[in-house]
Amino acid sequence: MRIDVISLFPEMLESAMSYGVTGRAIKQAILSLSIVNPRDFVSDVHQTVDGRPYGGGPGMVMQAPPLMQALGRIKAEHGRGYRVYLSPQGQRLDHRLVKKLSKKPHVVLLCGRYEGIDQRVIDDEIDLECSLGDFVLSGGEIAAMAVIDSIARLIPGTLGHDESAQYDSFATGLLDHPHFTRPETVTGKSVPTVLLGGNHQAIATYRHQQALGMTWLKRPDLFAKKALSEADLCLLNDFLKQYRN
Ligand SMILES: CC(C)(C)c1cccc(C(=O)NCC2(NC(=O)c3cccc4nocc34)CCCCC2)c1
Repeated sequence: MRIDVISLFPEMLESAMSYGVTGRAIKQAILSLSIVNPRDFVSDVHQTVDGRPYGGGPGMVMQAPPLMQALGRIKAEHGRGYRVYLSPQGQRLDHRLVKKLSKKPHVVLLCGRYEGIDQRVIDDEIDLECSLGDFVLSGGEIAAMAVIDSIARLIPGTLGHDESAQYDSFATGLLDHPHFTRPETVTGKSVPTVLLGGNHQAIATYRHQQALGMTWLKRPDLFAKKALSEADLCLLNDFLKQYRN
């Protein structure tokens, strides 16, 4: 899979993407990543990539020509790609959308700065606007890093066997069960006894029940996308009884 990012701050992306899962995916050549800087496509002495907004108002807007040329360079070298503009106006990023993007052979991520980019680039060149959430960011780069990391994990071969098994839990749409590790006692509190024994079936049931309970208490909205079996409902009921006592 290939991802091209268009950003005025390439070093932000390069450093963040050279660690962990993404760094490994690139090293294993299952992910090709390149960062293109629109500033490389302007010839004026000040290397202007932004302009004052038509209609007045505060701040600056990223101009279309450098962005169009950056898109054109990527297209000439690697093909058009599926073009995503990271934007507060965008479709909310979730596991479903990440899965969809991870199946594309080539994705181009466009990061905004200043007050945003010229609307004509969005209207004519962008396939999808995508948002990380409802908060103010200074640029789309941090959102792009989140997209790249979540996609990289889904590319076959990126995660080792044990890791991918570990992360299937969220793929089931539930929150994670609580995690514990040594020391066994922390400020006088010990680990749930079922986890200290070797009964793998009991441990799996405990973890599933905790995931159901945590999701019910913290993110009931996730159940809207997930049907619960009779067994799940019993486990959840039992969890809530214990929780209330
Ligand atoms: C949502 C809210 C609070 C109502 C809002 C309303 C209006 C503007 C912003 C905002 O933050 N403008 C700045 C800007 N943000 C982003 O790029 C951005 C923000 C949040 C999630 C994102 N996911 O991808 C990209 C994202 C970076 C500079 C270029 C213009 C976009 C926010």
